[in-house]
Amino acid sequence: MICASTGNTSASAAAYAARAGLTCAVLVPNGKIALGKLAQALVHGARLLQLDGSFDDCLRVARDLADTFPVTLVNSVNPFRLEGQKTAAFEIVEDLGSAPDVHCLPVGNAGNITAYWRGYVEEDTRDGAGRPRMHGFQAAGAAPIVRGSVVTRPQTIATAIRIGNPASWDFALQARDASGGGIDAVTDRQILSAYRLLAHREGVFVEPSSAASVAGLLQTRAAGLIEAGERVVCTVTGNGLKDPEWAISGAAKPVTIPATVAAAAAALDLQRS
Ligand SMILES: N[C@@H](CCOP(=O)(O)O)C(=O)O
Repeated sequence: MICASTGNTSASAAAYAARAGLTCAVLVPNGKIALGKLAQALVHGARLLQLDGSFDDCLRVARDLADTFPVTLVNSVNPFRLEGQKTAAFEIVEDLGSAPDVHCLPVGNAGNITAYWRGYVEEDTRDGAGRPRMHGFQAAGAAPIVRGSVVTRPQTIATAIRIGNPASWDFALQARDASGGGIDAVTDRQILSAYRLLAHREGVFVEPSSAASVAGLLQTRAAGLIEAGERVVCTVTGNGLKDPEWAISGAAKPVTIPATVAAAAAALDLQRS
C-alpha cells in the first residue's frame, strides 16, 4: 500500500500495514513533517520517501503510482477510507444521543469534513439523529478553499494541514453548503493561542494543526454564528507529542536547583503554614 502524507496518515497507514503484514510506502514532503510522525512511520517499518515538493506533489505521485503499479492508495481519495472514517460521526451520535448543533474541524486534504458529514447524514437518515452545521478551518497560509484557488506554496506552522490543493475539495463544499456551515481561515497566531488554551485550561495536549478547530470555534462564536447553549463538537486530529516543537519553544525554561527541600520551596515560592 502507499500514501502521501503530512504525517498522520502515514503513521496510521504504517501501523495498520505492520499489523496486516503488508508493505507500506509513504511519500512525504521533504523537511516538512513533524519528527514524532516520522518516528511512527519508521518504527512500523514503512518505506519512507521524502520528495522535494509539497504534500500535493506527493499525492500526485502516489496517485500515479497506484494507477500504474500494483499498490493500493490509502489516502482519503480511496472510497473505503471515507467509509471507515465516517464511523467517527456514528460514535459522536452514540455518545451524545443525537448529532451536535455544530461540528468544527481542521481542513487539510478535506477527507475528515467529507467523511464526518457523510456519517451524520447516514445516521440521520437511519435514526433521525439530526445534522450539525459543519464548520471547517484552514490555516490562513494554506487556505485554498477559502480563497477559491489552489495555493502552490502553502505556509503554516500547522504542518498536518499544510495543503494547497485538497483532494476532497468539492465534497467539502457540499458538506459546508448542505449543512449550512462554513469553511474559513484562522491565522497561525490564533492556532497557537487555541493550542495553549487547550493545554492550559482543558488539560488536552494536541498538535498545532488540531487546534485549528478550536481557534475556528472561538472565531465563529465571536462572529455571532454560534448561539449560547448550542452543542459543539471539535475534532482534534493529533496528539501533541507528535509535534512538540511549539510546546517546548513556547514554554518557560526549566529551573535548575540544588537537591534540597529549601531550594525547591524557595523556587516554588512556598511559605510554611
Ligand atoms: N493531513 C493528512 C493529509 C493526507 O490526508 P488524507 O486524509 O487524504 O490521508 C495526513 O495526515 O497526512
